[in-house]
This record gives sequence, structure tokens and C-alpha cells, in this order.
Amino acid sequence: MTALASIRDLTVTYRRDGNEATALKDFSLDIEAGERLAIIGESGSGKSTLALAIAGLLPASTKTEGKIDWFLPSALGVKAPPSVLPDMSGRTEGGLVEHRPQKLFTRSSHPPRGGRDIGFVFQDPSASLDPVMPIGKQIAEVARTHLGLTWSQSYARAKTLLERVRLPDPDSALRAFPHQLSGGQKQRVAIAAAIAAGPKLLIADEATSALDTIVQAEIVALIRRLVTEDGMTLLFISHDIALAAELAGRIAVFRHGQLVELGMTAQIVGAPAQPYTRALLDAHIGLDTKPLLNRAGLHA
Ligand SMILES: Nc1ncnc2c1ncn2[C@@H]1O[C@H](COP(=O)(O)OP(=O)(O)OP(=O)(O)O)[C@@H](O)[C@H]1O
Repeated sequence: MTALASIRDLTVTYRRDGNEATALKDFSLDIEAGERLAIIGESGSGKSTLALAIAGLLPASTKTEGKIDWFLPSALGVKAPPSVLPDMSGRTEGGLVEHRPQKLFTRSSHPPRGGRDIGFVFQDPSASLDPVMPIGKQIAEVARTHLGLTWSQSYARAKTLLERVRLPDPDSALRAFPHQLSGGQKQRVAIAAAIAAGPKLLIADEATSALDTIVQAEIVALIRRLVTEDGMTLLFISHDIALAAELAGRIAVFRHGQLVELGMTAQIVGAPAQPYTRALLDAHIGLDTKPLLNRAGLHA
């Protein structure tokens, strides 16, 4: 396998009101092209910080050290990101590309473009969907902006995507507003928008956590199918190791901003090397419950 992104010695420190909090410490990892990698850990362990660092979406006040090398195809025909997605474009300096605002450097011909190279699915689809724009337009806008399609081509793509995420009656769904859909349906739309421009990397950050168990399983199955069909690399962030194990080829376990254990899913689930990983497995859910940590002789 070849790396899609290589993260080296990444340390992320948030600064607020004169205080500093280090959310990631000396973190190194290669994300292999085409793999399904899960990031697991309890609340506050730094999972979302990693996702934001990778996507170039950390707040400008954040202090970062280390680097991320990207191995992306050429950026020929690059279009500006659409207004619905954050602008994470950088500038080229002597072959290296600055990755704003955290000054992580990439080795590829361009920094990763939000929406184009990286698709992002969050826990709350309402955070990424515009409540006053028909969902067809939201998906079409991503395709139009990044792929240079006409509106009619973009709407055709949006309809195909709504079919692919199995939204009932895609024709009328194109004209629906987010509030007319269930939570699971909204997440399907958010996924359709996230993959509309054919990203290489799909980051799903607690994408199923707000859903009930059955819908969770459906969304996991949907993500697995789409990632396979489109040959995407998946970064699946979750506090639920059992859920992640259903989807991931590799699992990285986080604790207090550091990598505790990294391995193939079968090894992590069948023979974890670390007591903390064993504790997560024993819990399955409710990873931050104190009794569990106590049982394993660990402290939160
Ligand atoms: N914008 C921010 N400003 C200051 N501190 C932050 C900020 N974002 C996160 N943190 C802190 O960084 C640490 C890691 O947070 P992060 O959100 O990355 O963890 P997480 O594992 O994703 O947790 P959760 O599952 O609850 O989202 C936490 O201590 C958190 O309070």
C-alpha cells in the first residue's frame, strides 16, 4: 500500500484566554491510500482535533508542530471550494505548500482541498446542511464548484447521489429541505454532499453517534458501500470500538492526545496489547464510564 497522507510528530495546542491545552502530542501515522482506518478513544482524547488538523480546519489561533505530507494527484483544473464548505486553500512556496492556518506542510502539488480531496461528515448533519436551501442544490453546488459542471449536470449528479445513498424518491428529495427529513435521511444527504466531488479521503467524525442503533448500522453499511464503490480512503472516528470494528481494516486507539495502540482490526479486537484497548472492548459503549476504567486499573 502507498500512503495518502503521512503525519509526523504532530502536536496541537489550543490557546484560549491565555490558557493552553495540548490536544495531540507527537502523533505520527501514515494513512494508507484506500484503507478504512478507525480512530477510537473516549471523549476529549483528541480524535476530532486530528480530523480537523488533517482537513486543515483547526482554528487560526491553534499552535501546531510537526507536518503532514500529502500524496495527492495533480491539482490541474482546481476550482475554488464552494461557499458551503470551509476554505482551506494554501499557497505554494518553493515546492512546499503551506497548509493554513496551522502551517503543516504538504509534499503534494497542492494542499488538500476541502470538499474536493477531503469529504467531511460530522455528527450533526444540520451543521453541514443549509436549512434554507433545497438539498438537491446543496449537493449540486459541491459538484458544480469542484468539478466545473453546469447546473443541469450538477443536478443530474445530485440525483444519482441521492439514489446511491438510498434516499426514497430522489426526484422530490432534490427539492426537499433538511427539516423535512429524518435524522438518518439528513445524514445520508450529508454523505451525498461530502462525496459529490469525488474526494480521495472521507472523514466521518462520530457520523453515526446521534442516531439510534438500527440507523447507525445502516449508515455504517452505507459508508462501507460508498467507500468501496468509489475507492475512497476512510477515516472513521468514533468512541464506539465495536462499531468501528465492523467497518475498519485498521484501528488506532487514542488516549489523552496520544496513540495508545495501532493495529489491524482483528488484532486490536482479538488480542489487544494495551489494557486500555481491552477496557474499551469490554465496555463497547459508554467508554468514559468510570467503573470500567477502574475495573481495568486505569484512571480517567
Ligand atoms: N477549540 C478548542 N479550544 C480549546 N480546547 C479545545 C478546542 N477543541 C478541543 N479542545 C480540547 O482538546 C481536547 C481534545 O478534544 P477533541 O474534541 O479533539 O477530542 P475528541 O476525542 O474528539 O472528543 P469528543 O469525542 O468528545 O468529540 C479536549 O481536552 C478539548 O477540551
